[in-house]
Amino acid sequence: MGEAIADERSTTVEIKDLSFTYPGIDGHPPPGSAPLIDGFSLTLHAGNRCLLVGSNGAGKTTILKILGGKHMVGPEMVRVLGRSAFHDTALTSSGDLSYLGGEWRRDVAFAGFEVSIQMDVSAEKMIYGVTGVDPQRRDELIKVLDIDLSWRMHKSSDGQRRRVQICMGLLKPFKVLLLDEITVDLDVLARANLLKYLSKECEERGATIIYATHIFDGLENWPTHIVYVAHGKLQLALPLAKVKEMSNLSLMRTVESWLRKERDEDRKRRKERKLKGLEEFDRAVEGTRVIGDPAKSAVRVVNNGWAAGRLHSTVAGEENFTFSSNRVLRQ
Ligand SMILES: Nc1ncnc2c1ncn2[C@@H]1O[C@H](COP(=O)(O)OP(=O)(O)OP(=O)(O)O)[C@@H](O)[C@H]1O
Repeated sequence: MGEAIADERSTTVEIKDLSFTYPGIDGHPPPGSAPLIDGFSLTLHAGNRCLLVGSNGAGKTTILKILGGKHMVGPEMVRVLGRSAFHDTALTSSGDLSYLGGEWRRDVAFAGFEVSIQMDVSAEKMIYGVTGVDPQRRDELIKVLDIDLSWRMHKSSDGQRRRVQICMGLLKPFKVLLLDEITVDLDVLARANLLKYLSKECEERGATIIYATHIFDGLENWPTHIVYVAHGKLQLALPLAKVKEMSNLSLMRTVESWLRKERDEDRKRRKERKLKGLEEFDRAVEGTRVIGDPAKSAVRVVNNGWAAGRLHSTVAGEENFTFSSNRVLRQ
């Protein structure tokens, strides 16, 4: 089911009937696998602040990574600022599209370089190392995130390191910003200031932000739109005002009620399958749902799942245990 979030302003993000499957060891989706992201359509416009919600493993990170150009999909399926994020690397290197997600927990990736966030270097060196930046914007971000430029990265707290990372990720005036739960370590004040700054970026510059999170603190009136994903499928894409009309509960309680309903339905479905003598859970191969018996199935879904740079699949060893990003402790 497709959803267009109506807005007269220019389209910045367009997802059309997106299907995606992570590749197996051989680079192809495992036989019999069903797409992890399926029939997903969404349109966002300049100025939209979109909260991406869903239970663990719903596919939020995968969607953000696809939008961030980290997985290859057909260029017609995903357009960011009218361009294909995977094929048009200038989108990210120019700073027009900024993705702050998983890798940012260990490194700061900037214009092709990956800098460890824990090395013996000052916050000042990290931040001023990013060239081509408007000094006024840099000063404002340092202030908003309350960064002490003398912090040494290897001796800083997690929250201090995170502030420096976020600052670096926001230095270029992005047009589209993808945030995958990056505020976990921030204290209440830093989080509030950051959210306020991000709202301003959307209102004053017409930036578009998609923010995947489970932490609703300070978010009650922050988003303009809510997008709810379950099992890789779009369930709802609504302006916040519509969500508020639908429910008297707080945003967190509303989302909680959606997830509870989803879980209850999943449990019911599993019970019914069990009663019919079927396997309770869909079989999973490397995180991809497999319908039926892979050994017997000759069916392969279309592979859109080439990872950028390296194959994100299971080969061997601990490194390759794949969980959704919040199921394990964040690194
Ligand atoms: N590299 C990968 N290879 C194969 N499967 C993967 C990979 N990364 C994630 N998955 C699977 O994709 C599904 C969706 O994961 P994803 O991280 O997108 O979920 P999420 O909604 O972000 O979850 P969370 O809220 O826990 O962060 C999960 O079932 C996961 O096991």
